Amino acid sequence: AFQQQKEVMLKSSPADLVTETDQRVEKILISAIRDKYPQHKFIGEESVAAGERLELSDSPTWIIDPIDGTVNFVHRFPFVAISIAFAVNKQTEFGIVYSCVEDKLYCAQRGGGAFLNGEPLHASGQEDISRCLVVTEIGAERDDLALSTMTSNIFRLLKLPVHGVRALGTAAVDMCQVATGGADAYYHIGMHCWDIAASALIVQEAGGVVMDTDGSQFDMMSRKVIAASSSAVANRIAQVVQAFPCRRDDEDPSKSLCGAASN
Ligand SMILES: O=P(O)(O)O[C@H]1[C@H](O)[C@@H](O)[C@@H](O)[C@@H](O)[C@@H]1O
Ligand SMILES: [Mg+2]
Ligand SMILES: [Mg+2]
Repeated sequence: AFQQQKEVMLKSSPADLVTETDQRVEKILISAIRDKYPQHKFIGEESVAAGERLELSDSPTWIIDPIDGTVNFVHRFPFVAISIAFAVNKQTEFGIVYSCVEDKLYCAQRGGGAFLNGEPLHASGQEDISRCLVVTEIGAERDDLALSTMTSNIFRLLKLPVHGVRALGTAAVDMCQVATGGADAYYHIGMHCWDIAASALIVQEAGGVVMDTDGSQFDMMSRKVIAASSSAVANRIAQVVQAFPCRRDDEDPSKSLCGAASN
């Protein structure tokens, strides 16, 4: 499907795309898992987009992004992933991120370490922000408040200075680079639980730190995250990065969206 012509549909903005493949991959995953575990619950990006209620209960729940990096997929930019997390009692027990074009399988089980194609992963442990390579995303928001906040965050980080800022176009693969040590930090405002539920556990199991952008405990529904090589780097980024107003994933969808629309 990556090489084929695609029919592209829009969701929350002109940059928030979905294709028939996103929907089909999610249906394949959910039906196969439901056949084996009929009592389990699901939070799927495209099921939610089609109107299903987003609720993380204590029940065993699969949190699925069938294609993370749909804009990349549409353009054949070779960073496209499937992200699957499994949570019980609201705690992620295992996470899988498969970067399809690269054929890289990142995975982690709580307390069992993190792996890339079977090889153990370790975060860099870097504690000096001025020696960090930082990954982030611009996301699908195109309102002035979100864009000015995102670009001023990048400006402030570059002025610290940090070694560099990168964005692969898939939050899940971005965050996995912190687990490999290839990046020292990732931060993002506006992503969804399905983008980062799996990769957050992969970073933690690789010895990294995951928290909210305000320095509080990580909450996969808050739509704000920092993943870093160390607490020192995570806290330094929390001092510099500002968030724009964002409706939580588990809030009533009738409430306003991210950015200026939330005024
Ligand atoms: O490709 P998606 O599953 O929609 O996730 C994207 C998201 O749409 C975009 O806004 C950015 O946040 C990317 O980092 C996500 O991976
Ligand atoms: Mg995604
Ligand atoms: Mg997706």
